[in-house]
Amino acid sequence: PWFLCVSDKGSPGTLLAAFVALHGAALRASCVPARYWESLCRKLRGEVFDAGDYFGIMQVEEVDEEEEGDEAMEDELKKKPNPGNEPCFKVIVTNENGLQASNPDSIFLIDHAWTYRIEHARQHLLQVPGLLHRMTNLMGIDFHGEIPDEDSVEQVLQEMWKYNQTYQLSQGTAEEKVPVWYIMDEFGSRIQHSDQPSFATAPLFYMPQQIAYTILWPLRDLETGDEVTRDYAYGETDRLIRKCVLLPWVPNEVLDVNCFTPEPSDEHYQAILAENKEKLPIAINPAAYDKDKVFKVFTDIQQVLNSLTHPRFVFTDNEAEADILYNFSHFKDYRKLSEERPEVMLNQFPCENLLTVKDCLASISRRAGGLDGPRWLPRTFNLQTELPQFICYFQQRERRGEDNHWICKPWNLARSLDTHITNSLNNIIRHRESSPKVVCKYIENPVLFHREDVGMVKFDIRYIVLLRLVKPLKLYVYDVFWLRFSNRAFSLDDLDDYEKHFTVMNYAPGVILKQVHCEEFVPQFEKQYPEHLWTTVQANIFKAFAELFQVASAKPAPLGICDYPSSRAIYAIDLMLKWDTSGDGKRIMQPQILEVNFNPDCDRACKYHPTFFNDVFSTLFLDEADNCHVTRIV
Ligand SMILES: Nc1ncnc2c1ncn2[C@@H]1O[C@H](COP(=O)(O)OP(=O)(O)OP(=O)(O)O)[C@@H](O)[C@H]1O
Repeated sequence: PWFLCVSDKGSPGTLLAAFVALHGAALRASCVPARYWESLCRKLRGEVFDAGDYFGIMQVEEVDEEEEGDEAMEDELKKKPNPGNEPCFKVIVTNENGLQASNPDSIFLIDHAWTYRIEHARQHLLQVPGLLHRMTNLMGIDFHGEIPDEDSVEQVLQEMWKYNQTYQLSQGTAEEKVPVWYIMDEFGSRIQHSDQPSFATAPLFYMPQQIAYTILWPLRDLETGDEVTRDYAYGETDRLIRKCVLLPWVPNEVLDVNCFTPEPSDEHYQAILAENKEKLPIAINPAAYDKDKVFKVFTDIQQVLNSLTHPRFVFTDNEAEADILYNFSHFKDYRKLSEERPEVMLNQFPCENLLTVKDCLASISRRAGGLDGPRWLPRTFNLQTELPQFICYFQQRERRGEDNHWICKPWNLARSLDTHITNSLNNIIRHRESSPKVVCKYIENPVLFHREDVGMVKFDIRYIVLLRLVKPLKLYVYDVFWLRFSNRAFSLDDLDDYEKHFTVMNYAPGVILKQVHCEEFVPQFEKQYPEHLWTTVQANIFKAFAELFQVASAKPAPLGICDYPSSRAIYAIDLMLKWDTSGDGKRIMQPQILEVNFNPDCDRACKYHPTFFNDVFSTLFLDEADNCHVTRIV
């Protein structure tokens, strides 16, 4: 284990070899030149912070006279963070011998002043002794009192997006993989941006001590007085993207782009298919079965094993003899299956990730038309590929005085992990540096539900849809739906208050989960909103589902869900209702699809409706939908 290898008793060669074995991959990925590794290893082991021997922090209050006539220099200063008359710091080389890039010791450790996950930021500032004071100083915010005050906390929470850096652990639980944010110490935080930086930085997680540092090394030789700068856009080469990424520090730019987001190219979908390592099936004919055939089901889903009692299905442990594979994980090699066992049926479709992954859902939904996308989907941008369009849209809304609350969601984490609501453009732009995310318009005017214990709260609705066939489309909805409620009355503030803005309560331990069955919900809802019959609202919801599946199957795989005749699936669709105005000026409840889940947890379904899986299997695998509590919508 590493703690033996790095014991101080080892020879320098052994120590370096152990260090490289642990950190070589990270160093290579960050392009840290190998000539510095030995010195880095030594400085990390001995916690040597010797930057003070080479650098100093300088306060720049105003433009020097000498520089005033020099246009290039003025331009350069305007581009600096903290523009205007605010004091601006810069870091310069103070060592009288300058600094040589070829010197193997020219690598430095920067400490981190504050490390946190976003959801704990406010709490840290309020509770960690001295933290708020240090942060206000570092960010140049006035802070007089001894006791943390809400105003200063709020200012730090805004301003910190100019200072935040991020890394992510590559191993561990989903919770542990949620990005970590940190702020470098005063020295690191005052290194300014330059498009031609003199230094590079990279975070490094030093495993023996389980501590993250930022390491700093020169990109060229520097003389005494030269400025230490780094590229805040991390080497991004596209001019437009650089402009976007640098906006938190160069705020007065208005982007000259169109905010229309067309559907991505065919190649984009091809690339997703390749990345998923999914192999498409060959064309097959639908299998014909005896009308009394008893199907052998192979499944690893406990809820199916516990509740499927329909006489036409039996379980088998032997995958090779199964007629139906009903598995929790994603199936990849459809090609082989279609060639070797085309009659075997499955609980999933090739390319269904187009529905279940958030950025794909947004892309395919654009086929339904509309400049802002379909009415049933909150306007969504892929932060990786559509940042300029998003910024342009945000700035347009700002100019028009329209609401600008947004919710950033990772593509691939469930349970609302790493999901943040904000109205700060800087915050959203910087979020792009952590895990891949979409940004969706936050529903600022949701239809609320009156909870006697707390008042008017947000709620979301989950429907289970049953996809029997893609070509021609055959789609059912399960007649029972599920509701989830927030725990605190809704208002458009306290954006980091989970129990006010989220409706997913069953994940946090100790948090109350309000349950209302749909049969009780409908009369209560109609009593609260006498002008809105549930049947009308639900008809609109079903129309949205139908349109979604029509667009999802409108193009051949991998641009659409593949029409594999042996596939069937159930999906859970989560949605909210928002207030909107119809074409004839009437106030309507507009469904807003939030996400589509593959293999949803059907625990509640089975508990309250013991026939649930019998109904699902009968509808999907026997084509017998009568008395199965399902409604065909396409
Ligand atoms: N556009 C939005 N406007 C308002 N609230 C939203 C929006 N999107 C999501 N939410 C809230 O955040 C919650 C989680 O969102 P979403 O379902 O998209 O994420 P998730 O992490 O995949 O969650 P889960 O898989 O647990 O349903 C929703 O239940 C809803 O309360």
